[in-house]
Amino acid sequence: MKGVLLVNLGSPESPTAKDVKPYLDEFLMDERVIDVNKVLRNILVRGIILQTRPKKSAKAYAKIWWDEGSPLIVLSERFSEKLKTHTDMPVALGMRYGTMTIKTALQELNDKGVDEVLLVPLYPHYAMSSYETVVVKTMDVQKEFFPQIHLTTLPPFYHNSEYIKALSQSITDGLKDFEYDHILFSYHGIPERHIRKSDPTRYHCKIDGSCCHINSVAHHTCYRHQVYETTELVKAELGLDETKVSSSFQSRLAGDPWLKPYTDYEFERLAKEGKKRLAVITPAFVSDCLETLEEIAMEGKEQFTEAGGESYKHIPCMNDSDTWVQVMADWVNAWEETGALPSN
Ligand SMILES: C=CC1=C(C)c2cc3[nH]c(cc4nc(cc5[nH]c(cc1n2)c(C)c5CCC(=O)O)C(CCC(=O)O)=C4C)c(C)c3C=C
Ligand SMILES: [Fe+2]
Repeated sequence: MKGVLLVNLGSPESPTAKDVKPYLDEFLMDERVIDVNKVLRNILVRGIILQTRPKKSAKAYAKIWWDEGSPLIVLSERFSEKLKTHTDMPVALGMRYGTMTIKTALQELNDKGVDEVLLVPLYPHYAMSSYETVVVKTMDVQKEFFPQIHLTTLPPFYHNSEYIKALSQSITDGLKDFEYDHILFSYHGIPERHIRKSDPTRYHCKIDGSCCHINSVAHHTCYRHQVYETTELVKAELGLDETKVSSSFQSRLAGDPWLKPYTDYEFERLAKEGKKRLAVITPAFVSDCLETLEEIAMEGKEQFTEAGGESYKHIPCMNDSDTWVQVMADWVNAWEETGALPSN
């Protein structure tokens, strides 16, 4: 029997430093997130970052936490529950980090007699620190504990036309009551080094956009290419004015250079250029989370208005919108019926 495994990133158990610490430990000790050798990673993560970050992150989580729990978890659960009403197949939800494990979710499918699983990493774009780590972890768990299960993985859907339509619809809905001078597409950042590491040709990606229009196999695993493609496709779908749209990268950690332009610098630049009314969309995330609700909706608003901006709107992620659930249902049901996976 076929079944669906949805996997998102995961959250701490509660917005306290005590619970944030083990979550961050698991997250940042992932070799695809902090990609240095194990000894150095141990020193960096356990010796330096985890000494102060849990307290700071817990404060941020406390600002956005809901009565039902972490927004990312609650919204992913709502999406999963809705998807179940659109398909005959069993659907399970797991998280890459934290207590809602991929193993438990696979066990749930296994107990229902599922032996063919469609893995759906809940990320539109490929990055070794998001999509790839989910795929590798799920394959490891499957090989070790569920060798009888056959896994198929949904490819990144950053340029799929149904996804682009659903994302565009969410922007149109979000802008119903908001006049804007500019729309900023703010994507989660990654270190530039990760772009080079994920380039199978080892020479294609220049990280300056000069390579994105030259066809290459590197684009299959290039986060930068894929996010800019999403922006371009949404721009075309909605007929947005070229001069009123731009992309940027948020949530960087200190250290190596991360993808630019940085979102916080863009807030300042746009305000100083006289863009008084700013809408921000965060398409690297399908569910709202700490990075959208705190960093963008709260901090971003403060940064933009302090720099001279007048009105600001964070457009929510697609979350469990009927349109988005229907798109996912069409993909998983097509896979169930014919084995086909979504294309462009
Ligand atoms: C697009 C998806 C994501 C990529 C790519 C990604 C890369 C990445 N993230 C960190 C460090 C942190 N990210 C944190 C939170 C966080 N990150 C994503 C998604 C991607 N990260 C999400 C959805 C969230 C929110 C989770 C939630 O519970 O709501 C955090 C934790 C919070 C904090 O302390 O700031 C860290 C740390 C790195 C280093 C990285 C790539 C190398
Ligand atoms: Fe992150």
